[in-house]
Amino acid sequence: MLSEWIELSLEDATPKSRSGKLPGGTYTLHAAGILELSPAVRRYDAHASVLSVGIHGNETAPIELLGECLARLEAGLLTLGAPVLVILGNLEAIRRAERYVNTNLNRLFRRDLVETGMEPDRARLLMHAVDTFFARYPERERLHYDLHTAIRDSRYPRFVVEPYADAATHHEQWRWLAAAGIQAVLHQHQHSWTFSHYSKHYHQTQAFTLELGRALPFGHNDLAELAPMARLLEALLEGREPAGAAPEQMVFFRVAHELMRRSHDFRLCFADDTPNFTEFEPGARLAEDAEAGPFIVEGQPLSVVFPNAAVELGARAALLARPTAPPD
Ligand SMILES: O=C(O)CCC(=O)N[C@@H](CCC(=O)O)C(=O)O
Ligand SMILES: [Zn+2]
Repeated sequence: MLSEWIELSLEDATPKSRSGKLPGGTYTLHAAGILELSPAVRRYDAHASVLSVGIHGNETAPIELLGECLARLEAGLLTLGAPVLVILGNLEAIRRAERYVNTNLNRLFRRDLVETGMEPDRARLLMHAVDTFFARYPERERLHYDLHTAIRDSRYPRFVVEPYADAATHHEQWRWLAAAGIQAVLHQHQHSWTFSHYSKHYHQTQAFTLELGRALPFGHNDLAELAPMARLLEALLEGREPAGAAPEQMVFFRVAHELMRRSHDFRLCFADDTPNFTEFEPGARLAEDAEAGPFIVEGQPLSVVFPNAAVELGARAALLARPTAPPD
């Protein structure tokens, strides 16, 4: 069942059974695209992990990666040793191979959300699933990796965004991420209402958005490049201590400014295919907005991440970051 779960979810097909056995434990299908894995033996030091993919429908590599891990589990090559909630985010957007259908799901994870419609309703269901999952394991360390791929190339193809929240990130996270092939870290400077931010802000979870290369259609991803990341996910499923490496091998950045699209008449003043983390010198004009005016780099150089002039009005059109020291 596990190896077919992704296809069944996307076909909106009713599975033969909503629960069953797997090596080391059981699975329960709570709703379309929401699958809980429960270990038979509760290792006291294993994390309770949320692994989410497909929050954006065109970001397929994480879906394939997680699918391979679940297939290995079902085949008995792995043994479940920790509670894991597996989430396929925006099912309809995945079916359409689009980033979102009506609005960006990854801006809706807040408890005071009032909007209705497909993506807001899905956000509410996913928040509820995370709340009930973590409530079942109050004594455990919590973890949430929300796996994405980026629209454009990047000076660092694999990087994480650390959401802004009071909960401190444990040093071991940097070690695990470095060993999993992550090349750069971007610390957020303010609340962002993404899925990983939700878990960190409301549940004091170790949480990150992981960017694992470029967004490509199903079948076009090179999963060999993500083999170290697969090993990290497998360790979490088995409740084993993941491999570690020196955090200093990653490059650290902190967001200095969030560039917002304020008007219809908005444009970015650099090429569409500019890679993430491209640095612009003081004096460079980065954006023009009929309402907010031009944005010009001042002081120290700024590196641009996730530039996208086509975002919804009032949404983030780019993050602007500066290098920072690795955490102690
Ligand atoms: O490549 C892009 O422009 C977007 C890739 C993506 O979906 N990134 C996430 C980052 C979430 C975060 O800031 O933690 C997003 O924009 O939702
Ligand atoms: Zn994404």
